[in-house]
This record gives sequence, structure tokens and C-alpha cells, in this order.
Amino acid sequence: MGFFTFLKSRPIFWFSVTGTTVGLACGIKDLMQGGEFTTKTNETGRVVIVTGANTGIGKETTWELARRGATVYMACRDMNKCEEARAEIVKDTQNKYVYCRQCDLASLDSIRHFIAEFKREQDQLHVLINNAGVMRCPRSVTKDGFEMQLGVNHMGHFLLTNLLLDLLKKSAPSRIVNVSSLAHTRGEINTADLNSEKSYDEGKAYNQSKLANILFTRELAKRLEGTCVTVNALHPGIVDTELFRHMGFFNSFFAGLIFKPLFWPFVKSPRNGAQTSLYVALDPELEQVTGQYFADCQLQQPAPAATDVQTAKWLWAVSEKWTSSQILKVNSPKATEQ
Ligand SMILES: NC(=O)c1ccc[n+]([C@@H]2O[C@H](COP(=O)([O-])OP(=O)(O)OC[C@H]3O[C@@H](n4cnc5c(N)ncnc54)[C@H](O)[C@@H]3O)[C@@H](O)[C@H]2O)c1
Repeated sequence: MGFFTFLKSRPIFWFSVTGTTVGLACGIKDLMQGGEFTTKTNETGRVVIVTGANTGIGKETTWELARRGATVYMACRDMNKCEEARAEIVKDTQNKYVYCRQCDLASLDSIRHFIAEFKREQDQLHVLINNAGVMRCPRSVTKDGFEMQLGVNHMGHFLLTNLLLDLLKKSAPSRIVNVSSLAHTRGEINTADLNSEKSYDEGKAYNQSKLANILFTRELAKRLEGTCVTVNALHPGIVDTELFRHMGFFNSFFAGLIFKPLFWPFVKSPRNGAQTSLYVALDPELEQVTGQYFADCQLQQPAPAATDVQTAKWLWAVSEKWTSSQILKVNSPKATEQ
């Protein structure tokens, strides 16, 4: 009996096999969505900044914060997209205290400008969510000469956070949330070529930037001891967002074609992907918790490389130097500087 004849002769069997497979996949998908942050909180009067808030995880995070009454600043690169997202959120939540402000993390000047404008409008900041990110893009550099993934994912947020520490301390108890990734487990801080000037691998550069997010979190937590400002990092899960678009047309097309269907049961919706950010930002039980790493709304152990105290100190010193130097605008920073 040929294969197709066999298929045709047992329709009920195949119907059951397909049904069971789809059912199992849906069950697995349900399980893989991770925890949901269901604790009711009222955020009225609390001021929050979310970077990269116009799409994906950042947009859903902003949406839920707005639902809970917070004053939310959407710190975004593209004002048109930001206004579009804001309009949708305001219409749904009726929260008028949602604002769009330009903040291009690939430009230290833009970050400083955003800070100056923000501080003119607000004298409080209760939560800073460093969410924006680019992934596996072909090599390019920021306005200040940083390799793009290092520059946006780590250096931009490093400067932004440091320039907001005064307000966060003044508004304490307050929180900083750094959206990292499970990709940090494959990361390594390349102390000989942090800025990928000698060689570039888009995957390694992304992993390095996400490892940097956790090292920054842990070093900052130490520096904030005794201040009632906490800082934690997280992995949001594998989330169906537009993050793949940075990989260029060819790669993102194939990632969409192969990766998404293959990993469908494990892929979260953006709304589910925002739950750990919301949990870390708002859960009352985490008021004292700092320097930790979370996933699926649970405390997790990061990779050993993310707990290396010496590397965290080295990265802090280099980041401080590179983001404070005006010379960076002209010359690409030297990766060997310490
Ligand atoms: N999607 C996933 O599976 C996944 C997994 C692990 C970690 N993450 C992390 O989650 C975060 C959010 O990503 P997402 O999945 O929602 O993707 P996304 O592409 O939908 O969102 C990223 C946001 O960052 C913004 N951004 C990029 N460059 C910027 C710049 N120079 N200045 C300001 N904003 C900039 C984008 O405009 C966008 O709004 C990222 O940090 C990402 O690394 C995502």
C-alpha cells in the first residue's frame, strides 16, 4: 500500500493524530507562557520611564502601567511610531498621563537632551525600565562610535540610568529594571575588543550586550546600597516581537519562516513577554530585592559570567569613561582603554 493510499484509508486515525498534536502543542504553549503578574497595584501618581516603548514588550509594559494609573514617559527613537502607540494606549486606558519623548539610545546627545527635558517636567521618578534593544544587526556604529548593540543595549542605558539616579534616589523607594536576555548565558565580555573593532560577530555582540545588562545591574546594586533604589535584570522569554527585523531582510525572513513555526509552542505573545518586566517593576514583595535576575516572574540564577565581580567593575569603569568623554563624538572609543 502506497503512503497516500494509507493516509486516505485511515482518515479518522489521522484526524485524531492531528487533533492530539495540536492539543498537546497548545498545552505546551500554555505552560510556556510563564507567570502572569496578576497582583493588583495602583500606580496613580507614580512616574515611570520605559525605553523602546512603542513596540513589542515595551509597548505592552507601558499599556499595563497606564491601565494601573501611572504617569508613563515613552522614551522612543521614532516620534511618529511613538505617537501612534500612545494614541492607542490612551484611547484604551483613558489615562492622559502618557507622554512621548524622543530618546535615541544610539546618541549620547539625544539621551542628555531627553534627560534635560524630563527633569524640566518632573522632579520624581519611581521606575525606570531599560527595555529598548537591537538584536543581531549587521555591524554599524552609534553616533558616538559604539558598536550598535553594545551602544544601544548597554552604553545608552548606562548613561541614561546614571543621569537619572538623583531623581530615583529622591523618589525612593524606586526601581530600575534592565531587560536582558537568556542570550547572556552565551555571552562573554571581550575585554580586548569590547567595541568589536578587530572582528565582529552579530550573535556574539548581542550576547555580550545582554551579559553587560546583568553585570551593570549587579555593580549598580552594590553602588546603590542603603539608598532604597533597587535594580534588577530579567529575561522576558522568547517573545513574538519585531526584534528580528534588525537582522536584515534575508535573515529576518528566514528566522520568521523557520524559527517562529518551529518554536511556536515556546513563543510568548508581547503581552505575556511584558509580565516579568511588570512583576519586577511593581510587585510589592520585591521592594527590598536588588541585584537579581528574573525570568517567568521568578527569581533565577544567571550564568556564572554574569556574577563575575571583576568583569562588572571593569565594564563599569570603561562605560563611565566612554560615555562621559566628549571626544567619543569624533573618535571611536578604543576597546583597550581601562
Ligand atoms: N523578543 C524576544 O524574544 C526577546 C528575548 C530576550 C530579550 N528580549 C529583549 O527585550 C527587549 C525588547 O525587545 P522586543 O522583543 O520588544 O523587540 P522590539 O523590536 O519590538 O522592541 C525594541 C524597542 O527598542 C527600540 N529601539 C531600538 N533601537 C533604539 C534606539 N537607538 N533608541 C531608542 N529605542 C530603540 C525599538 O524602536 C523598539 O521600540 C530588548 O531589550 C530585547 O533584547 C527580547
